Amino acid sequence: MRTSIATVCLSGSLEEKMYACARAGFDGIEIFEQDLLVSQMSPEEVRALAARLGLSLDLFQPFRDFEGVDEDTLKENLRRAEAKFQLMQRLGMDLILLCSNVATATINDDELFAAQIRQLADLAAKYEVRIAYEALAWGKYVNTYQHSWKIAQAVDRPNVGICIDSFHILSRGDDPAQIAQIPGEKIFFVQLADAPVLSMDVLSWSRHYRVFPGQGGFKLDEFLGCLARSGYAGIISLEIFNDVFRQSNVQRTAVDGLRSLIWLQSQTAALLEAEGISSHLELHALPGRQQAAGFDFTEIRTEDPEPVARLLVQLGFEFCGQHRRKPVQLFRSNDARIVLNSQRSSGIEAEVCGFGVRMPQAGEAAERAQALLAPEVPRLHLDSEADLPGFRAPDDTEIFFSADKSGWDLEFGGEPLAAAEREPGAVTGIDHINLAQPWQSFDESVLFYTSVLNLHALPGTEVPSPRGLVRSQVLATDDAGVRLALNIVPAGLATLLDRQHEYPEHIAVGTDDIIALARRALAAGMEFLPIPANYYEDLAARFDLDPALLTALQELNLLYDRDGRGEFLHFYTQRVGNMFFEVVERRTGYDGYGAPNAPIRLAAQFERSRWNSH
Ligand SMILES: O=C(O)c1ccc(O)c(O)c1
Ligand SMILES: [Mg+2]
Repeated sequence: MRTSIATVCLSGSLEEKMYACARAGFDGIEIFEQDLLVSQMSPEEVRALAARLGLSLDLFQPFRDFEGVDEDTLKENLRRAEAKFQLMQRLGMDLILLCSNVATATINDDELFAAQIRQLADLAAKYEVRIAYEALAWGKYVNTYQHSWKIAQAVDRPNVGICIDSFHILSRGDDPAQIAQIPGEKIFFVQLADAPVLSMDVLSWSRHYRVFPGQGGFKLDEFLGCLARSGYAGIISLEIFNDVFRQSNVQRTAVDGLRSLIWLQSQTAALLEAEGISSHLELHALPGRQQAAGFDFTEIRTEDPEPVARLLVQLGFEFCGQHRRKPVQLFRSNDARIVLNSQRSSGIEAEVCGFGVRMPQAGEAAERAQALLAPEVPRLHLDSEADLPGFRAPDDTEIFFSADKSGWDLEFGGEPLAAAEREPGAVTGIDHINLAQPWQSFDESVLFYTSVLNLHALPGTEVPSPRGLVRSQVLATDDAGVRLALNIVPAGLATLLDRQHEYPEHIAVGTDDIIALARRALAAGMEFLPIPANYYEDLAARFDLDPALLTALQELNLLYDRDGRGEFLHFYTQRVGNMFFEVVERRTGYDGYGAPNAPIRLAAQFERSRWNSH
């Protein structure tokens, strides 16, 4: 599939954008006229740089507010157009985007639209320019793809076709299925954008909130499937107007964008294959479309392992030993394995730095991550040691893939670790990992984790904290064996804490009997995060709880929630460095994360950090 990206998606000068697109691996770019206007490069220099970088200049855009006007305005518009055709000649470009008129159209008449665009087409033909007519969702008279196609047919010129932009179709709730009926060769260009599901006017939604495919709520694999059915064999481009992307690191955004197209191709290829449809788009499938079997381990970086080690022992973990060769310790309780790593840890009190995921085919999972442009984590290992392929996520978390019996834990003891007896109140495994996300890379992280680990995104939530809303997004495998909760740190909290990374992250471990576990931890001297009495009064009001249970909850600082399936009991440890632990018990299939309790936790931690800093 040929890939392209509109320069409007990126930050920086036109030159910087072109370098970033080429380096990321795009085949071409759309030149957004504004980027050329403000550039110090002449059109000839842009053309030469593109040639040197191996980028094709695919689309010049946008040409606006042309059709549906009176005779005088038409004359003026044709003059304006001719200047742009001449400019395109200097750039060596042959395709211009014509947006449906949003402002100056005064006459609502399809035949007039067609006749005026025909005049434009005949002028364009002199310059060997082709026109892609795009219906903007807020176009004054033309705002659906069906309508733009009807007009393009009426124009009846070989150099006029349409541009399909997923945003304008899906934002209105229009059905893309009829795209399949349009002859592919009359679709001159395709722009893809995803967007979070919001209810607001389409123009503001489009200009500020578009995101790359896989980062929003649109079903773009089905959308691309409709294009494949039309016989379209051209370029698939990204056109993302996004306030954050326009101020982020240009190279990172370009890679994020290309990753979205690599992922989308693969999703669409799988969909079409299931339906037995072949396509001219040459969609590349990714290797290793498999479900993660579960967390293998979680890794904590810490200069002094002792404070975390003490907490783990209080939670019932066993110390399994020190790595033969490295300052790394392993703790374990049943399937929960926690590695405390003191390499490269100077000055770090404690932070969640990575996790391992068990994959049926670990090698293929690593190939998939590479194909998705995930940066590798270089690691030194001896021949006799397990070599787990590792990749760095946008939030700097390191992810490792291991096969079921990779045996890395042998390097900590000697004997393989026998599966511990599952006594009541023991930690049974890792339930989920909660990772703090800098606001600039949140969307990038969502796509990275969903595509590299094959997770799906659950509906997002917002949790009030004393310093702003924390946006939270859960990603999970279909069987919930691997669950990640990504939290965006609100700007207020980030400023308060000085650095984004000081917003604490946490590891949630599961148990079958949290009350027994909490009692033992208490007896072992563990300090719990104190929960206010007001919370328990509210619990009693919301749920008709057994008074004995309510007393136990309050005594042990446990939190409680209930959904249609079951109950959820959980508690939090005190913070160590930039992290803490959560212990959870899911009763009879409760599937959430205690979201109603998250504000209680955030407020309690906030109180605590104020006390600590005084
Ligand atoms: O918001 C706009 O003006 C605009 C311009 C060009 C496009 O291709 C588009 O989808 C939107
Ligand atoms: Mg568009």
